[in-house]
Order: sequence, then structure tokens, then C-alpha cells
Amino acid sequence: MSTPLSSVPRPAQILVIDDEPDLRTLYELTLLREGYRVEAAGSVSEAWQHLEATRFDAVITDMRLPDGQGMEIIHRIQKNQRSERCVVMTAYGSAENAVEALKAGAFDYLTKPVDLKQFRAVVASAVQATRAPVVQVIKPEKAAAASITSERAEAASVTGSSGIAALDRLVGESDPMRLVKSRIAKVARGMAPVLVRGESGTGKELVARAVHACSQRSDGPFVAVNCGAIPENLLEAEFFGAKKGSYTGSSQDRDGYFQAARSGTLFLDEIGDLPLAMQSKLLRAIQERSVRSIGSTQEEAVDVRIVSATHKDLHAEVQAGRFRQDLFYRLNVIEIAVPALRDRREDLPALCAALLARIAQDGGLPVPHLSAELLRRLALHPLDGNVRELENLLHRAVALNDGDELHLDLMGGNVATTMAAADVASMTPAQLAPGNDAVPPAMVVPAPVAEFKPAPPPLPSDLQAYLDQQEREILVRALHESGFNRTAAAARLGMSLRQIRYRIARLGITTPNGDDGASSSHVDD
Ligand SMILES: Nc1ncnc2c1ncn2[C@@H]1O[C@H](COP(=O)(O)OP(=O)(O)OP(=O)(O)O)[C@@H](O)[C@H]1O
Repeated sequence: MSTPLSSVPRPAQILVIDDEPDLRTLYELTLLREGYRVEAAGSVSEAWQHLEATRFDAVITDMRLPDGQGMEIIHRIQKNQRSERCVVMTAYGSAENAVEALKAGAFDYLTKPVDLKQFRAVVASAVQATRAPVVQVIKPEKAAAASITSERAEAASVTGSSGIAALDRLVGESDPMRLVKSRIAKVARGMAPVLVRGESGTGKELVARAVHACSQRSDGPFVAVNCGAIPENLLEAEFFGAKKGSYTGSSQDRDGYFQAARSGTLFLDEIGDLPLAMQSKLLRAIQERSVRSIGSTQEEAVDVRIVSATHKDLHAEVQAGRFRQDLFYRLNVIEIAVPALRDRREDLPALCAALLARIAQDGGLPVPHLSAELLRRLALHPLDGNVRELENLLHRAVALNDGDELHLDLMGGNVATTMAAADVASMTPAQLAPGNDAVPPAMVVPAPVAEFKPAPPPLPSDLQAYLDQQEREILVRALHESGFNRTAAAARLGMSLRQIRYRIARLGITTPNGDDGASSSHVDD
């Protein structure tokens, strides 16, 4: 069994690379004072000699060196799969260099002239990262034997079970989802900001949580902020905190989101909704890695990783002048695009099974049966609201479950837009069963709308059962939309209360107010 590195009592070892002797000495002294062991180099070749002789915890390098670029060192460290965390020092105003370095795998960057307080903070977090105890390392061969996917093995090699659990919560083994998961596992280790893009309800927050859980910050807090939900006049206090008495009613010092997320991850959801004035303040906080709470004269350093998310096209927002270009570049160092549900229809059975299990567990209920018929009907539904819509449909189905089989309230959906009806009609229950990934790809790629001519659905083999099913769905929907008020539901369907009661009883529909309405204690009728 391997011993966690953190239990080895040796000072962390740092390599500093800068061609300016004065600066090199300044960095060396600063780090020595912090208790690190330090070696220094003035060029790429000299640095590499040190690296060949010793394993370091962190490497701090200038970008421009006499015989090459600091980037070469990062590339070589990555290529040789060495464990050193790299921090680059870039000239002020050359954000592209910093972005390039982060993309190449640098842990973090510092802008010159380097602020020594920041320097110490960044080095400390780089060293902490290499020394974080490895909970469980799964070798790729072992992982394959245990049918663990490569992205799970990658996550396991970084943080162990919390990373694996977070990736498992992201249900779906379709190609686009596997891509998302492997990207999460890859990018989680660094400090580079991540922008998660995708339509509403696709699981962007789950992705952000997985980035955090797979990172070395997983023991730190994950603070999620919905940027669109905070009144504009409160934004600054909410983000950066406020001192006692700094505004009316503030009777004590209050931390902001940045302080709350210290040593962890700050998730800025709906970042596209942040007003321009606040965008400038956020940019400053990210660049300076420090914030000043309202009413304070002091800046305080904050070690926070930023993950943001948006359903908007931020490029277009920049073009339209609604989003700052410099902030966009800052946040978008690494992008993770979460696919819409229509682009990964083969995940539907596994998603339904997982969502139903979760819904049942939350409600303390037995997991309801997921019939092939129910999956077939869901597959015909557009689900433009993505996983959230699917979750809501299943929630309703469970709430209205009469004990035998789940029934869906799908009325009003545009069936033709997603999957060819004939394709779905020809799917066998086995093909639709949860866990079956043998669904032919042709079935999951929607035909272009202009060419799409759905085949007529097959004739029902039992007309009465079919009509009963239709009637049942209409009644359930009317009841649901009327808040289970039978009088209102009956009025919407042009019938009397007696008639709807009769039909509810005939079709065995159970409502939250009672089994046939006669014994209802609810105020509805
Ligand atoms: N791949 C998935 N596996 C399991 N559940 C999922 C998946 N994707 C989304 N969900 C569930 O769907 C719901 C919506 O997900 P989430 O809030 O992460 O979406 P979002 O893209 O952040 O939405 P919005 O843009 O509206 O904020 C959540 O309850 C989440 O747990």
C-alpha cells in the first residue's frame, strides 16, 4: 500500500527558472523563507538538467528564457507524465500566453511584476496539490478488468472515490457524454478556469460539481452562485463580502462568495446574466486573485478556482457588447460543451432508470417499474427541456402512479421532431431496456426536419385499450394543470363534475385528494 505523500516529513522542493539573476535571487529567498527547498536555473537547458536529477513538487518558470520558452518545460513535463505542478510568469498584458500555458497543463500563472504575496499563495497551492493524499490509484489495466471507464480511472488516480461518485452521477455512456467525462477528469487537476456550455437542463451544474470533485480541491467548498438571480445592487456585497456598518442594516462582517469558496471552487452559473459593471469587478478579482469587501481598505488574497456556466452564446454576447471580451477569455480557458438530450438519445433508458431510482429514494418509495412502453413514448417526445424536463415528467408520473404501471403526462409534445416514429415503433423492448447500448446509431440521429416524413403509427391491436389510455392521459393532464381541482379540470374538458368523477373512477386514476373524489377532504370541489 502506498503511503500518502503528506505524511512524509520533508520540505517541498521547488525549481525556479528565470534568466534575471536579481529576480531569481528574490524568488529563491522568498521561497526559502517559507521553508521550501529551492533550486534555481537560468535557462531551459539548465532547468532540464535539474529536472533530470531530481523530482520537484513545483516548477516556477519565466516565459522568455535565453535558449527557449518556459512553455517548452511545461510541454516536456506533461509529455513525460511528471508530477511537478508548473506555474508560469507572464509579462503584464499578455493574457494569451497565460491562457496557452494553462491549456498546455500549467497549474497556474502569475503576471509580472510578480506580487510576492500572490507568489507565495500560488506556490503554496501548487505544492498542496502535489501533496494531496492519493486515496486510491487504479491502474488502467485493473480499471479495464473491473469495467471502469478510462475517465473514471483517471478521476480515481487524482482524487479517488469522490471523483468517481461525481462522474457516476452524470448518467450516460453515449459518445458525447464519455467525451464530457474524460474532459472533466483531464482538466480537473489544474487551476485553469472552466466554462461549461450547454442548453438549460443538460446537467451543467452536475458537470461543474464533477470538476470540483475530481480536483485536488474536493475537500474544499463548492459554492454555486446563480448570477442571474441576485439583484444588481447586492452583487458586489454578495460576491466580495461587506464590513459591519458598510451599508444600512449590516450589523456584522459578512463573507462573500469568494471568501466562502476559499480553497475550493466557485461555480458561477448563468454567467451571461452578469451586468457589465459587475463583470469588470469580477475580472479584477480573478486577475488579482484578491478581493476587497465593501467598507474595507484591505485586499485579501483568495485561492479559488472559477468554473462558470452559461446557456447563452457568449461569443455573440461579446459581439453585441453585452459581455466583456477580456472576461470571456479569462473564463473560457477550458470549455466543456454539454450535449443536449436529443444528441444522446441512447442515454434515455439509463437516465430514466437513474432518475426514477433517485425520485423513489427521495420519496421513500419503492422504485417503480420502467416499462418498455413508457420508454417508447418518452423516446417519441422532443424533451427540449433536456434532463430537467425528463426528470419533471418522471416526477409527475411517480406522483400520479396508481400502483401498477407508470403513466406519462406527455400531452402537447411535438412527437415528430426527434426520432422517426417508425424507428421507435420497430424498437423491441430489449432495445429500449435500461443499460442496452446496442441501439443502432441511426435511431438516435434525428433526420433533418425538412426531409422528415414520419410513417403513420401502427394500428392499435386493441382499440378500446388504446382509447382508454388516451382518455386517461388527457384526464391526468387536465387534473394536474388544474392543481387536482376536479371541478376546474371538468370545466376545461367541457364536462360536469359527475362525469369527470365517473371517468376518474372508471379508469382507476388516483389523485392526491382521494381515490375517486367522493371522499376528498381537499377544498377543491
Ligand atoms: N447526465 C445526467 N445524469 C443524471 N441527472 C442529470 C444529468 N444531467 C442533468 N441531470 C439532472 O437534471 C437536472 C438539471 O441539471 P442541472 O441543474 O445540472 O442542469 P443545468 O444545465 O445546470 O440547467 P440550467 O441551465 O437550467 O441551470 C438536475 O436535477 C440534474 O441532477
